[in-house]
Amino acid sequence: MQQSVLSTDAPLDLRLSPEELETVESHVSQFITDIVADAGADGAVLGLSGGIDSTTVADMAVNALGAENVHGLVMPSEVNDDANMSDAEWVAEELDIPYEVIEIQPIAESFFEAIPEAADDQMAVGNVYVRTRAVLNYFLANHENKIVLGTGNRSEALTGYYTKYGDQAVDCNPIGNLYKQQVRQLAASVGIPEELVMKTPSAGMWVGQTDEEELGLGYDTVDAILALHVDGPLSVDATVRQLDVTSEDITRVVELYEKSKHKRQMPPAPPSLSL
Ligand SMILES: Nc1ncnc2c1ncn2[C@@H]1O[C@H](COP(=O)(O)OP(=O)(O)OC[C@H]2O[C@@H]([n+]3cccc(C(=O)O)c3)[C@H](O)[C@@H]2O)[C@@H](O)[C@H]1O
Ligand SMILES: Nc1ncnc2c1ncn2[C@@H]1O[C@H](COP(=O)(O)OP(=O)(O)OP(=O)(O)O)[C@@H](O)[C@H]1O
Ligand SMILES: [Mg+2]
Repeated sequence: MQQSVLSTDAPLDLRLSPEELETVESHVSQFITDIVADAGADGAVLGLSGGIDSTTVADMAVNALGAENVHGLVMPSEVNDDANMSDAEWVAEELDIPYEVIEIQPIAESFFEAIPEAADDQMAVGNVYVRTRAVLNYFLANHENKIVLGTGNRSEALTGYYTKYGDQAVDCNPIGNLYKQQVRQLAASVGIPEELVMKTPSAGMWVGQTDEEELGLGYDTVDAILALHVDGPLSVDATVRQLDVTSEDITRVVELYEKSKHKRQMPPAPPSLSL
């Protein structure tokens, strides 16, 4: 492989070569162009969090559609880190896209007042913030005849690390085939600043939340186990031999994958009866 963007000490080197990255970049941009054209839409809406997934998708969308056709929403709640929200605004300014900042705390509070006994359940409350953003994305998309761009990557999809009908209530996932470390690599290759590329991933659902703490493993390790064992054909023992991981690490990832199957399917109904 030729020299790649971003060095790695990941247990498995999933880096793409510069030529492959160029191919991925045009493939993702073309995907966005096509999906908007097929929908007969006038552009796209996406939430901007200051994180690397939304920053990368925003960059690809501007390539695909032109800055004036990408509408960003920065939607802080009281638990969001101010620095992330300023990064989100910086991204919109830098890409020169139209954007609004919408404080979602008052909207979320009306949900908490409606079911007060759930209002101190950290996960349920965090999911309300995430789903509130989805409603706003669609409110704007309906009004402007735009589609909603998702920012989900393959690592999140396979571990179920997202809110059902929340951040995955979207019309498409342009970076959905890329593992997290490949998203970072793509981001670096298109010139997104290193502070954003290497920022600690967070869902921003409660103060201090980080993806890797909640997942129980770093993304490089999750990615490697997914690539070899969940997506790939290696057995548990063979995966342990290939990577610097334990069989418990693999069990954790497989458990996340199995438990989240329902998030990757249409809501099931009983089999049809032939009456
Ligand atoms: N077997 C099954 N068949 C059908 N439905 C099933 C089900 N098991 C649960 N459910 C349903 O799913 C619900 C639980 O799923 P859900 O509501 O998504 O909630 P849940 O998976 O419990 O929590 C969301 C997870 O995603 C993470 N997240 C969320 C948003 C963004 C990001 C990020 O990286 O930015 C990460 C968050 O930190 C948390 O770990 C249950 O309340 C139930 O309604
Ligand atoms: N405060 C926010 N304002 C607007 N959109 C948000 C906000 N928080 C999350 N989102 C949306 O939800 C998506 C999912 O969040 P997620 O944390 O997985 O991605 P990210 O923040 O872009 O990157 P990272 O995973 O590295 O933090 C974001 O990409 C963004 O589109
Ligand atoms: Mg984030």
